[in-house]
Amino acid sequence: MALTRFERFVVWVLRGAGGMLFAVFQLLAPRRGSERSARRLPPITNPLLRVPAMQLARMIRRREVTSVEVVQAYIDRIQEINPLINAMVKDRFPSALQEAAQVDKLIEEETGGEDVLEDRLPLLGVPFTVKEAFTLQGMPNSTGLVTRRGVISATDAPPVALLKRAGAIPLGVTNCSELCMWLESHNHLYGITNNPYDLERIPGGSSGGEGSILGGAGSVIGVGSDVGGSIRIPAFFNGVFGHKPTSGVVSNVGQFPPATGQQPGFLCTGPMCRYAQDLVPMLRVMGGHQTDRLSLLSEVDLKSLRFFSVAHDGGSLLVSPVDRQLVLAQRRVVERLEADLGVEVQQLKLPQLKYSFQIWSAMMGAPGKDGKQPTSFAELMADHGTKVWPLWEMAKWTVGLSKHTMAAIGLALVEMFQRSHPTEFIIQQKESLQRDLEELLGTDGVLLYPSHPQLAPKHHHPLFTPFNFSYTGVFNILGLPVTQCPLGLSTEGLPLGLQLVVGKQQDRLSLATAVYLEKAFGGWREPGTTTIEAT
Ligand SMILES: CCCCCCCC/C=C\CCCCCCCC(N)=O
Repeated sequence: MALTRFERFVVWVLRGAGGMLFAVFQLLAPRRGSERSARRLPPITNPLLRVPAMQLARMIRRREVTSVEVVQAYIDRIQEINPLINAMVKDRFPSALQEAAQVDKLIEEETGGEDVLEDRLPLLGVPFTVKEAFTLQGMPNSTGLVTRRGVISATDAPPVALLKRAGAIPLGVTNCSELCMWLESHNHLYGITNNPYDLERIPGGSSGGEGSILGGAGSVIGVGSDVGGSIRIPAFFNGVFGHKPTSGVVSNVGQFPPATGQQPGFLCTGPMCRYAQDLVPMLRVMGGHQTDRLSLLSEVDLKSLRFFSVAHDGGSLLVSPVDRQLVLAQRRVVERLEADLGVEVQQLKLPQLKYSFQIWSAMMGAPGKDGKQPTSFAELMADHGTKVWPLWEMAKWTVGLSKHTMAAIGLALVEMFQRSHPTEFIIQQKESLQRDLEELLGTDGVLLYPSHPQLAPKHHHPLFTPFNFSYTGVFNILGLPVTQCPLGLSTEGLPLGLQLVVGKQQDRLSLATAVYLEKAFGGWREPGTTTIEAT
């Protein structure tokens, strides 16, 4: 979509201002160690780390490997890579090993056979990781807020409890952005998390610790949450799979901060993993009976689906243009689908997507059905203590005295100028987009859409491109399920990927497409050692 001369001028001014701000930020921001850029993740030496979770569970049940061996393999890998990526912020390794030994004993004593175990405990003996924003008994639950230092969970969030009940063993909790509201997983409690494909780059957020530990092969399955892209952005930047389910299928209880206003309808808890085949079993476990309405076990015939491809958001002035390598990756998917499945992928433009950020922001700030406004970001930052004054916090930040990140302070500042009710125009755009997409996708449509306009950016860069997350955020507001799918690596060795968007309750379609694309494009690649796809 061509921009008018005025729009081009605005883009030019915004980019210039962003560049200048970035230069000032670089001058003021605390220096980081330079050794990080020279270091890479060590190669994977234990083949157990390359086995999907469900296959590990089968091997454990059949006594081809013990749970202790699997858990120990992951502990060794985390100990090797975590000093480089800072993804796991608190571990429970001794307890995990004890639980693994109990699993091995249980299997030894089980007389009912493998099927009984598979039915009752489908993930028996398999390790997993959890975003720190969720409660996991005995682990911290600060969501990166300094004032929540020392908050230890007494119980498990329901999806975590369900994974444990299915026999999975938690290894620990992983980093996230302050209050789960930024693309960079950074806070003043645990520091900054790095991308395993390039330690100078971000792993995304807010479930960035999960993305990073999975991408680095320090975990095989994990728990994330997403109100604007927090499962999909880290899954994309770290080359793994992530699924934002149909709203309400997986419980959001037991995470901090709780969603308020209309946000409970936009927030989704979901699985993140390295192998596409683990998505459905994880979702079934995490959603329990709620997943019955998704018919996740019904066969999907990809040849009978209708595929659509939208290349970009139509040219929002606030958002970066889509990287050429991502455009090419999406094109390769279209070609492959057409060649392999004999389908015709329809190229589309959805003009309302240009307002994705405005739609997300207006709806996130809208009052709930009870008329109550959502809790403000500044209130969440204050955490029932002294009121947070964003300008004062910013002044403190420049001299290193703020407990908050620049991103959180910036969000509190922007919030001061936000309207409390969406404008009529934005409501119209949202409703017309919702109508168009629901009609288009029906019960057999899959939409291909970029996950983000850029490849994993360098640390702190999102401060100057804060609206880019709207490529994911808009689907939270529409309540549509989306699977994030990796598509090989860029010329710089960074993950490429794509969002697969489907109609409400049609999760099985995007999940089945992800399994197919994993076969076609190779899925997750080991950081540092894989062949590069893009040209
Ligand atoms: C210092 C610059 C701050 C400028 C703020 C501009 C406004 C941008 C608004 C929101 C950014 C939110 C990013 C959300 C990322 C994912 C959230 C999630 N939990 O799913």
